[in-house]
Amino acid sequence: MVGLGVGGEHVAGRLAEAGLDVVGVEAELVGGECPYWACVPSKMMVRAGNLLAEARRVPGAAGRAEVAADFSPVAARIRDEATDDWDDRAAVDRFTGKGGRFVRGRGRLTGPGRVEADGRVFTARRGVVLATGSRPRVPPVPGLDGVPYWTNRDAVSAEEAPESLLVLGGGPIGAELAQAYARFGTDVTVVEAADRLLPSDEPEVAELLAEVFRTEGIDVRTGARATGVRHEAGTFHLALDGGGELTARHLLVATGRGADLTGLGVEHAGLDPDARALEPDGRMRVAPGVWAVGDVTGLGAFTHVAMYQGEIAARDLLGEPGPEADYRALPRVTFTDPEVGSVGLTERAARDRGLRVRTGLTRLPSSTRGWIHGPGGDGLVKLVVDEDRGVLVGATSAGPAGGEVLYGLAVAVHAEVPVERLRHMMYAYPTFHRAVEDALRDLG
Ligand SMILES: Cc1cc2nc3c(=O)[nH]c(=O)nc-3n(C[C@H](O)[C@H](O)[C@H](O)COP(=O)(O)OP(=O)(O)OC[C@H]3O[C@@H](n4cnc5c(N)ncnc54)[C@H](O)[C@@H]3O)c2cc1C
Ligand SMILES: NC(=O)c1ccc[n+]([C@@H]2O[C@H](COP(=O)([O-])OP(=O)(O)OC[C@H]3O[C@@H](n4cnc5c(N)ncnc54)[C@H](O)[C@@H]3O)[C@@H](O)[C@H]2O)c1
Repeated sequence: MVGLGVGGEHVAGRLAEAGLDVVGVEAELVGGECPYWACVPSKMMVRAGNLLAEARRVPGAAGRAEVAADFSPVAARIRDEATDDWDDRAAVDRFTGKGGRFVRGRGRLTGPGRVEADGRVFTARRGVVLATGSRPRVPPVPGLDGVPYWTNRDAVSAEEAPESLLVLGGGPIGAELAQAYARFGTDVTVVEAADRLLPSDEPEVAELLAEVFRTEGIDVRTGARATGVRHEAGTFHLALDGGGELTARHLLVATGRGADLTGLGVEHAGLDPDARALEPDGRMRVAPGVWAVGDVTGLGAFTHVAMYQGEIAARDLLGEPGPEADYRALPRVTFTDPEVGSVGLTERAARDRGLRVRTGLTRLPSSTRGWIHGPGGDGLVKLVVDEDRGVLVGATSAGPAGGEVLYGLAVAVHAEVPVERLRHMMYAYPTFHRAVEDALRDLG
């Protein structure tokens, strides 16, 4: 097992519990990016930011509230509760407690079934699993490599909210962290090269989010290209295409992540070390005797994908039956406020695949629950139907509980529930998910 992030930890633990002799090699912390520098700490920041935003909605709705934001309890919670001060002892013990052998070091393939780590060579009888994750992709903006910019790691381990922050990239990382910090009083500007925020999501969502961001005082620059960066006297200066310059005390680079195969020795398994990712088959095999799971596969950089793939690889290694990987109903949630949940194909992606598409859309404020909710109740439900098959192939639910509303829609896409059946079921009144019925009606 090379890499014990969420994906690798899952496979290694499962195999060790099943009685296999498992050697787990981890270069940094067992658990990987998600618990220490990504999902968990960022969601703690988001939760705290949401509390502030809700408190600020009290006037006019429920009385008076005086809100004085303080980032220190968030930093303390991340340090003490989430990451144990970035110490993985508990995770290492969990793995060795299952019978695994733990090696701290950087592993590399040196031959068929052979991995070198920490000056030792290990030979696998059953196979090698590669789960080495991803790294931030830093764009070639002149000057960027010489300045002390932040990545997600710095952004989630800061002790205080910065005075001002430039966020390069308006994808999930940029959007979540921009809003969380803005709610703590940071003066935030988001610089996104595409023509909208969250460009992989439906355009209606991007519009909604940009509007909310602007209302909250976040400066959103879309279609903006950085042409140069300098850092002088503690201030970043970001020059933009077409003139203009943005300044801030900190700069967060959130322009995507990608696998890094250099130094992993994949050529010893007949794989291309310059490839963007390791491409697995439906059982997560990438070469004879080699499996890959998680971000390194480039099939959706999410913790739930890494664990889903990890379970399939573990089953395959143990010779257990089960279905092959299926990404049709891959759910994605961006934890902004409104929270953006999506599953399957966007309208654009469905059309690009040549499907005969029909869409339905409804906005939450026009639903009973959205109207009752009042401030903070912005959101929408959008459905993407394959007309020929009469099933949902994609859906988006944005709103106060967008990620939770998504669940029913994900079941519909996964199980290919006929739209006709969805039209004739009951939706509890007055829930946010009842807006799905309005979106179905909008399909015509
Ligand atoms: C800011 C942020 C927020 C995120 N939020 C979410 C979220 O809310 N929900 C969600 O589903 N996903 C989220 N993600 C994505 C999620 O963190 C990743 O998809 C997930 O961590 C991938 O797991 P992995 O096991 O593939 O890789 P990783 O977690 O990156 O683990 C890979 C491990 O391999 C180790 N390694 C690498 N090379 C070697 C080597 N040669 N030898 C030994 N060890 C090696 C690394 O040290 C690392 O520990 C977020 C990501 C970021 C950056
Ligand atoms: N809630 C979640 O599940 C969650 C949260 C954060 C991250 N993640 C995962 O982590 C991965 C990485 O996140 P991300 O937001 O960095 O990646 P991303 O690729 O989704 O978004 C990066 C954004 O940066 C923009 N960009 C690229 N180069 C640029 C440049 N030079 N100037 C300005 N903008 C530029 C892109 O157009 C894009 O919108 C995601 O794919 C996601 O799977 C998931």
